[in-house]
Amino acid sequence: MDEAGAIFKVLVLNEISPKGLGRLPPQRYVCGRDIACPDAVLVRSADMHAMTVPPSVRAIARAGAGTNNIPVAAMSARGVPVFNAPGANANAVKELVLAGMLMAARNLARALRFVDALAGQSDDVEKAVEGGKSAFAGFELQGQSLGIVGLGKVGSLVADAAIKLGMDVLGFDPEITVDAAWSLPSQVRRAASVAEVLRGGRFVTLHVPLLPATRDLVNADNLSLMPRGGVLLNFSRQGVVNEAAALAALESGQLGAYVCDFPSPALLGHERVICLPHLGASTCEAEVNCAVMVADQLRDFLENGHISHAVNFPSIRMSRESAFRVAIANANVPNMLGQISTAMAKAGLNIHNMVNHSRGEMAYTLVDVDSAVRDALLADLAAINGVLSVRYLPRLD
Ligand SMILES: NC(=O)C1=CN([C@@H]2O[C@H](COP(=O)(O)OP(=O)(O)OC[C@H]3O[C@@H](n4cnc5c(N)ncnc54)[C@H](O)[C@@H]3O)[C@@H](O)[C@H]2O)C=CC1
Ligand SMILES: O=C(O)C(=O)COP(=O)(O)O
Repeated sequence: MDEAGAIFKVLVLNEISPKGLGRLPPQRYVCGRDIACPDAVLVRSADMHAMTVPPSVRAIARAGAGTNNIPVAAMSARGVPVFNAPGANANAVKELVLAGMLMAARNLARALRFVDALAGQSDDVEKAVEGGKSAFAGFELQGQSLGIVGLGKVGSLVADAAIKLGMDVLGFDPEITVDAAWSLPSQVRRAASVAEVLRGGRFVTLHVPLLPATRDLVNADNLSLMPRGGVLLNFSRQGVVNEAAALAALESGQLGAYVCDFPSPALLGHERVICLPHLGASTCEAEVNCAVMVADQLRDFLENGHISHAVNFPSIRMSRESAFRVAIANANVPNMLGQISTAMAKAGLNIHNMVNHSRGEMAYTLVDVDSAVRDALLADLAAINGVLSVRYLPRLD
């Protein structure tokens, strides 16, 4: 379908798995990189802080976990939900963390560089290998201690895998969810602070979002708490570790290795830094899982006004018993429902069903009415102080 004929237009800012895009039927959706007046944005890691989000945008869907590349607060103020895909790429990250621990413990990056440098010396390769390998002797993961900061979708999978490898696991998460707590093996010991995790782990791995509170979470003050020669793994975000402090700790021998998924000019070329090119979620499985999950959430929002897994809105759904629905994002303040229902009554509409959920400062209301809604009512609703966005969603099928 061409852009003009589509009911919904989705601006796609990164490569999104075609299996996910396939969930948005072409009879209703047009998706692309060059879309004017999009209804929604589909994104992975593209930096949306640097762009002007068109006023037509009603939702942003992040095919992944972290939303620090999206201006979430500004979107909340516009009544625009930001969806993500909790857990959809967690196994991929877990497996890369295991790879990172093995790479550090067995000196694999340096060993590979050594072998690469033998290219062209065909006569002497075996001799060079046997003569050089002792420089790369490492240690085993079994029996080692692992500290985990952040026991959400990724952290709890890492904890489980590490226990299965025979590691001694210590974890910290001040806001652990009940689900995550249930999914943790009983052997995981509970720490009361980041400092306690750093003190207790020969390996320490970070699985927190980048927030003002987690910026420089690991820094010059607390890196010194780690056992000398420890290994720090950062598959969270670059800003969670103070890079200058990590480099200084590598220089002093306090850190044995820094493994991270976020290369930067300062880190490149360092002997004991293992940098991967932000590969945590780059498996076919994770890419499909994330794209399918957010495309389904986005479609349900655009067509029915339902919300699941938005980082800035409450979850909400209401079965469709009438063909005429209005979805309203509003500030979570007194008398919003009163004003909304008064405006509807004035317009002569009978409310068939209504649901309102709130989360922090945001609230969201779905109202099904018995007859069609005119533009004048939508304008009246939008003019109510505290209403952030209004959408009319007549049933499509
Ligand atoms: N390298 C990559 O490709 C990927 C990186 N990520 C990063 O990993 C982060 C975590 O991902 P998930 O586990 O899926 O998210 P999640 O939301 O399931 O878990 C994050 C956990 O961190 C905890 N937390 C927040 N602040 C904390 C603090 N100060 N100390 C300790 N715990 C704290 C939360 O309570 C939550 O349980 C993402 O936000 C993203 O930045 C996620 C997926 C792929
Ligand atoms: O899901 C996340 O938070 C990630 O960091 C993955 O990023 P990506 O989708 O691979 O650009």
